[in-house]
Amino acid sequence: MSSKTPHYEDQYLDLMRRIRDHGDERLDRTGVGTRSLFGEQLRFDLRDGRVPLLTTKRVFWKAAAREMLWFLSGQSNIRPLVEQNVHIWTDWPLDHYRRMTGENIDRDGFEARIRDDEDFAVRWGDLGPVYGVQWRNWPRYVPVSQPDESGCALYQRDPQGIDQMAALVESLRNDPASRRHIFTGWNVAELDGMALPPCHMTYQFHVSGAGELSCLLFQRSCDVLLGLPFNLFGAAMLTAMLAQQTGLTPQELIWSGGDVHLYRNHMDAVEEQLSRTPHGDPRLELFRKPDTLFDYDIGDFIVRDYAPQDHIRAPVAV
Ligand SMILES: Nc1nc(=O)c2c([nH]1)NC[C@@H]1CN(c3ccc(C(=O)N[C@@H](CCC(=O)O)C(=O)O)cc3)CN21
Ligand SMILES: O=c1ccn([C@H]2C[C@H](O)[C@@H](COP(=O)(O)O)O2)c(=O)[nH]1
Repeated sequence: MSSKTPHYEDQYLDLMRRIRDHGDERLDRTGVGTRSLFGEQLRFDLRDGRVPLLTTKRVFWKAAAREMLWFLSGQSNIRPLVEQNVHIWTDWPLDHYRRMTGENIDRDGFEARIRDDEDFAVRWGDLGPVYGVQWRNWPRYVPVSQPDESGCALYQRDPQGIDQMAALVESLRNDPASRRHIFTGWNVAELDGMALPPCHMTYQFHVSGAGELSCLLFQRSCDVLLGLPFNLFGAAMLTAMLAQQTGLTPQELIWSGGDVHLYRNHMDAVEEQLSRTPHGDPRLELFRKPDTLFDYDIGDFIVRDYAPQDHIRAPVAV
């Protein structure tokens, strides 16, 4: 045993190592196969701008930040991501397009069409009612007729759904002691229409007596090598934005995972990452306080003192 002070990233590396050594081997939906543990928790200090950004490989935190801003915008089409050179969601619409048309287009070609042809993007670039749609516009139905003698009335979908994020900001401001600071993307009635059901699915927040804001994220399914680094950064960034908007200070991120796995074709990357030692103490800073949670821009964020080791490339299981 070494006696060095633990680094926040050790939790992540320990989780990786435990899955490698003790994970249940299983055939998953993608056909790639995983090793997996069920029910895991990681805790990260968020005070003074601390952020759980991995240092044993370069994490493209701006891509994760752009993804989070895209969720907050309520959109579900990959076009704005592609326009910002964020490729992480392209494989799912691409796979769908190839299966429907039989056309053997490559990723660059598909992204070029999404970028250059709005009609094509509308037809082929939408992921269905995923994260942002549920966060900002959860379907609501309103009566359009009086109840008849048996009590039946006609209901119609209100174009203005429920904005869970706006409601969250209000509840944090007006009722900080509440135990109901929650939003979720897991809309059971709409899962069928989603390209993928939400993985980081439920977020709960807690305000301490001292005005500190903590986030508890429940993630039902977690790709530890590729997904988790983005998910941790995203949750920390969201907590920082919410704290700024509500006059609180970030305190802690508690991440909990359901099926927490390593894909079989990630094992070399995992060995490489486990051979490295984390170092450094990056900090997330927000340059400006926009009027609302929905007015942030990528230029409002900077991570200071981030000097990661080299990027580790790995394929994503679609
Ligand atoms: N199997 C799987 N893993 C995931 O992490 C994942 C999905 N599917 N499906 C939906 C989203 C998309 N997400 C992704 C997809 C790809 C990368 C990825 O390839 N990351 C690389 C390169 C990033 C880049 O080029 O910007 C990385 O090294 O982080 C990360 C997150 C997270 N989610
Ligand atoms: O933000 C995300 C989104 C997705 N993932 C991973 C977790 C799984 O490996 C796949 C989803 O497959 P399911 O069969 O729907 O569980 O994507 C992630 O880690 N983070």
